[in-house]
Amino acid sequence: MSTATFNSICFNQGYLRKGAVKISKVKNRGQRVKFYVGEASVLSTKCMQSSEKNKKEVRIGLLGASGYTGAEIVRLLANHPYFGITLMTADRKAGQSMGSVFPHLITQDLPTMVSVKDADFSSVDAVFCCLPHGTTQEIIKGLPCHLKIVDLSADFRVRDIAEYEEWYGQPHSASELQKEAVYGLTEISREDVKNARLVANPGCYPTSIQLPLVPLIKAKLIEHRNIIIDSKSGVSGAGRGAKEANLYSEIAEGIYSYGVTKHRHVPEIEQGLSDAAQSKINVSFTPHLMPMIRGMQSTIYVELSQGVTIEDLYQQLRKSYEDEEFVKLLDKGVVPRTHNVRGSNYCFMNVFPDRIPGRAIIISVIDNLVKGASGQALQNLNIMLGYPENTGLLYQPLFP
Ligand SMILES: NC(=O)C1=CN([C@@H]2O[C@H](COP(=O)(O)OP(=O)(O)OC[C@H]3O[C@@H](n4cnc5c(N)ncnc54)[C@H](OP(=O)(O)O)[C@@H]3O)[C@@H](O)[C@H]2O)C=CC1
Ligand SMILES: CC(=O)N[C@@H](CCC(=O)OP(=O)(O)O)C(=O)O
Repeated sequence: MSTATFNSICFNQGYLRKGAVKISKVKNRGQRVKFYVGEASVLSTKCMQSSEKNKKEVRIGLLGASGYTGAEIVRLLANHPYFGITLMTADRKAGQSMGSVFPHLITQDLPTMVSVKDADFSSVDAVFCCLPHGTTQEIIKGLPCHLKIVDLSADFRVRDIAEYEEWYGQPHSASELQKEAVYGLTEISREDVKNARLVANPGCYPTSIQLPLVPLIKAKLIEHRNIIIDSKSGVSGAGRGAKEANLYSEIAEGIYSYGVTKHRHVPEIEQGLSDAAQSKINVSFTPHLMPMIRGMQSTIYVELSQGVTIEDLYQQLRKSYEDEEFVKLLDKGVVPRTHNVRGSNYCFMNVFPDRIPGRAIIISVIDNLVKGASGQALQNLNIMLGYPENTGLLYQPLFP
């Protein structure tokens, strides 16, 4: 294989930037090209591990590294050629190494986790904030202004502060920052994300729901009334903190609905849909906890606008997402499954005719920890810093 081909494979796999690294000679061991893709990955990983992490172009601070979304950021950044983690924080686990908290990450060369109050942000360019809502606003308002921030919590998603306070049952203490925040549903608000300093990364349920509905509402293909959303999440959506309700014996062999009529994602979902409609939309939304670790499905029941067909809905979604790397409309009749997006940044969706005329059923699936959290967060930071949007996100779904 020629050096050019090898470099091109590395580049296409997201391991190298064109022209950034020169590999002068690659031995041809008589194997197939597939072998060299693996070889490229090994070589580049070695390259990354041996180079000092703070020599990467962008120095990342990871707040809440000891939680599930923090660990997922570490997993994704392991293959990111430009972002290196130079600061990690934790609360109860401050003082510990990432490998001791998450043994699956033991091979990563990472700083010891410190408490936020001991964190030094002078050697950090950008931050992923993976903290609980409420705590987040207090911490973000104290961060230096030079930092680009992607916040995975709910604190800056809802524009109306009174609405936030009502649904989250607590005062908002950073309303000025809220005004600056850009809601980062990437495929819908990419242009705004480009210039943002603070991005509010969407919730997992709102991501799976808005991706199919926003284009259909914008194109006036569905009625604003009677939108019914039934969503299901894996248990990792609740975070790593120990809770009685999330014990194996409480979750296994059953499902349960929670937050019925009052789940805190309702204002976020209605805000996004109402923006698309340019008028107020209310939805019926019920989330369910499923006996699985990762994954999320939203099944959405809608009424078609007068004279609109299922084919119109299908073609609109096709047109909206045909150039998107991470949002895929499946072939007609194919049912999206959480299994098929597990571990990846994809959202798979499809639309089906209901047996009741004039109604449609939409199904969308994501991995709650990737497109529903850390993957979309990385997609956003790539855009904010001018890197290819898919950098570090080329993981294929893990199946079975
Ligand atoms: N899990 C998911 O699928 C999704 C989660 N989100 C949101 O992302 C955020 C992180 O979620 P997730 O990773 O699941 O949560 P976890 O509960 O797994 O992790 C929370 C992290 O925050 C730290 N932390 C907790 N309290 C404090 C505090 N008072 N001061 C400083 N640090 C603190 C914890 O440290 P320690 O462990 O050391 O105590 C831990 O590192 C949340 O806002 C969540 O709602 C968004 C989309 C999806
Ligand atoms: C299964 C489960 O408990 N899921 C979480 C949603 C996870 C999420 O998206 O939380 P944020 O809005 O904080 O980002 C919940 O229902 O609260």
